[in-house]
Amino acid sequence: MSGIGMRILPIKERAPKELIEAFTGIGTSIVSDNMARLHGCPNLAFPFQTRKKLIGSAFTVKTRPGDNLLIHKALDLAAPGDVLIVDAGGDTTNALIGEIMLKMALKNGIKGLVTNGAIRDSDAFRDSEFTVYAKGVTHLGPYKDGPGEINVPVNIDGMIVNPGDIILGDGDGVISIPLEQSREILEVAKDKMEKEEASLKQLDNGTYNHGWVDEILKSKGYKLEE
Ligand SMILES: O=C([O-])CC(=O)C(=O)O
Ligand SMILES: [Mg+2]
Repeated sequence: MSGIGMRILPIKERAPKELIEAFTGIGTSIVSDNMARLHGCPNLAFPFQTRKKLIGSAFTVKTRPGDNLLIHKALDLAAPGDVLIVDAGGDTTNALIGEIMLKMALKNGIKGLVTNGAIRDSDAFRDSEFTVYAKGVTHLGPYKDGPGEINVPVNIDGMIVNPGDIILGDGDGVISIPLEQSREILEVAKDKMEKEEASLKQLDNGTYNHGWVDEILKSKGYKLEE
């Protein structure tokens, strides 16, 4: 056998703590605007919780749909500050994580879960500090047979996540920031945030100029009454 489908790999590199923390005050919409509005998984929600911020380092699991054996292993291997990213192939027939696993994750300092699968024991998640983005909720439980893999690249509803990427989530959704580009993305996102803050101030003090709308309309051939 080639081993593909059964790899349990270490994370080669995690972002330094200060770089992860630098994203704390920045919204996912600002980061997303600076990744060309193309990267993310807009269909995942967190219906089980009130609004919470998620920030951490990706620890990935690729599992057979409906099976959580390798997620249990990930709970033992993940480091404090990690976020579990579980690619279950988009199947929500069986829940992959429940209250007992939630407790293990919290004990190990794991910050949250992003999955294209389902969870159960949702009441326990609702009041927890642990942040979940998932595709569904069901009482039907998981199998524990494998196969699955740890710390391989995964695809969560079109969002590619590599182990060690920075994961940012808020009320607008969740986004994975590639580690190699994270400093560059942080700088442009900070610039954009300052611009947005300036616009909000100008709206408060009545100096905001909305003239750019007519400029764009004219450039597209609109005839505007002067
Ligand atoms: O049975 C499982 O592995 C998932 C579950 O409900 C729990 O963690 O409480
Ligand atoms: Mg349970």
